[in-house]
Amino acid sequence: MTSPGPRPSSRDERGDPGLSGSPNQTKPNGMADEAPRPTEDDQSGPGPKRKRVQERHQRKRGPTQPSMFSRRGRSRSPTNASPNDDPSRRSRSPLRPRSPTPEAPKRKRPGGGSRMGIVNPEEMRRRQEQRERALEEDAVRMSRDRGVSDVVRQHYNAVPERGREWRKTESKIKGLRSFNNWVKSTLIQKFSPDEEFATRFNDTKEWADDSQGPPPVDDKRLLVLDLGCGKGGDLGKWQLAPQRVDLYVGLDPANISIEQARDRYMQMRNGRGQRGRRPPPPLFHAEFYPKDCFGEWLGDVGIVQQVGIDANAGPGGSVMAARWGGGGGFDVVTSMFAIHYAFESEEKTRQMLSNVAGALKKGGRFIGVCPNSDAISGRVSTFHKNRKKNESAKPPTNEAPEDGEVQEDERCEWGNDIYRVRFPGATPEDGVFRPPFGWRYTYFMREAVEEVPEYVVPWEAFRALTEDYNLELQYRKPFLDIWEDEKNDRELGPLSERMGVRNRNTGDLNMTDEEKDAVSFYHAFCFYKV
Ligand SMILES: C[S@@+](CC[C@H](N)C(=O)[O-])C[C@H]1O[C@@H](n2cnc3c(N)ncnc32)[C@H](O)[C@@H]1O
Repeated sequence: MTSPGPRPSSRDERGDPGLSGSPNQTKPNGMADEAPRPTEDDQSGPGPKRKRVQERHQRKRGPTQPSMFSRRGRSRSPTNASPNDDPSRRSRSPLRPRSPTPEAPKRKRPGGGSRMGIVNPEEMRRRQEQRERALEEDAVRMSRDRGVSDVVRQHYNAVPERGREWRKTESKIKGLRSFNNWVKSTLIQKFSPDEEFATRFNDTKEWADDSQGPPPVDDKRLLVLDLGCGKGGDLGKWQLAPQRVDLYVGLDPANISIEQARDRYMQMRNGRGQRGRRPPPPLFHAEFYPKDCFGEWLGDVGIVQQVGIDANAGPGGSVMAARWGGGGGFDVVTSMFAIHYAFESEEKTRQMLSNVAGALKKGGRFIGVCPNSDAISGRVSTFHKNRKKNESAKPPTNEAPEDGEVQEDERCEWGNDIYRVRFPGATPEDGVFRPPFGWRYTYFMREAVEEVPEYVVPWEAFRALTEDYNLELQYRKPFLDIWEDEKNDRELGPLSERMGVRNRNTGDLNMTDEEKDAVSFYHAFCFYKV
């Protein structure tokens, strides 16, 4: 296993990636705030740097109790007051509400407005029409955005929880499922430990030796935030993380998935489902809440506040604050197979990054997996090359397409029996997605995803944007390359056999060619908060 490497240095000067604009420029999705459910662990606390936080945030807070998860002298946790106590702390959208009306002319003298009305009724009517048009457009945009979020949430809520046994034996994509799980475990194993832990244990691998057991309990433990945690499928992977986890917070807008994740956690806590195996390491504390992590600010989730989240992360935040002591309290933010939902718009992408960077402490890691835009771009440009070749071979017709109409044979799609990607609209001929937001396609995965709308994550634009949030790219690799790199690793190799990823006799991957094609759609990443 390789070390996460030296911590990158902090940056003062950040380039502007110039990312404004979108083929689908959108407004906030208007999803209702779902208040986190209070639990017995929701304790209030003043936070160690309350005064500084108050100065920075200019917000009033009531007296609070210390939290077991707030970190003295480190976290800039705002407060533990319930989000409902103070309306100003409710979901902070990054979206400045766009004025639905063109700005009214400034009145120079009292009575000027009425004189203007008399002077130019034509202009008044034109403005009124403009206002009405803008309001209509906003309403359409809002209902479309809300529609996409609702479709995604309803879809994931409806995916049945079939149980581990079914997934391992009956599933038609069990090879792919195991492989994806192994990649996620690999990412957790490689990048979740902090620098100190990695330096102490990475060379010796003492912690991985069965006879030695996990590292000593007095080691510093991790605080983990999972954006888009789904049904809690990664809880077991976090239980086996090299550096033990103290707290895991799982958020997802799909409320039924959140309930299933909670149930799964309770079963793990009660020791069910172990089936005579070696007892696993002790389980961390976990909390789960329904939350849109890309359309909303996470600072109103009680446990996130308690651990610490920095509202100043990102552009416009104080450079001084970022350099000295700024940041949240989480060691790791993870988002597996989810960040592509943020790429609906620049606003959502930036909100996602504010949440990630705000929650992470300095040196913290942002790890995840998502569709690889290189794989998508390759398919799209090949599609257009072939289409043009076919077109030039066809006899010319007189029928011209109507304005904005995308002809059937211009709709790019590919896949096989187990997965399918379909772009409903036009795609760039060179495969480069410019501007980088709002490139919607539908994704189908047998047994798992039913034609759900997703968005391309154009990688280079994303990476450029992350710099605005002091996130520095440490690692990025396509799934099949990860396998080639790690399959003979001392822990990850045997782990792949235990997980049924590799055939113990032949050493080959237990995946059909179709499954391999499907997993080549994804890549994994790790950023460091600097
Ligand atoms: C393919 S599932 C992955 C679930 C889990 N991370 C895993 O790896 O098993 C994608 C998840 O992203 C979640 N998601 C979609 N939009 C989201 C948003 N705005 N904020 C957070 N999660 C979101 C979905 O509800 C779904 O649970």
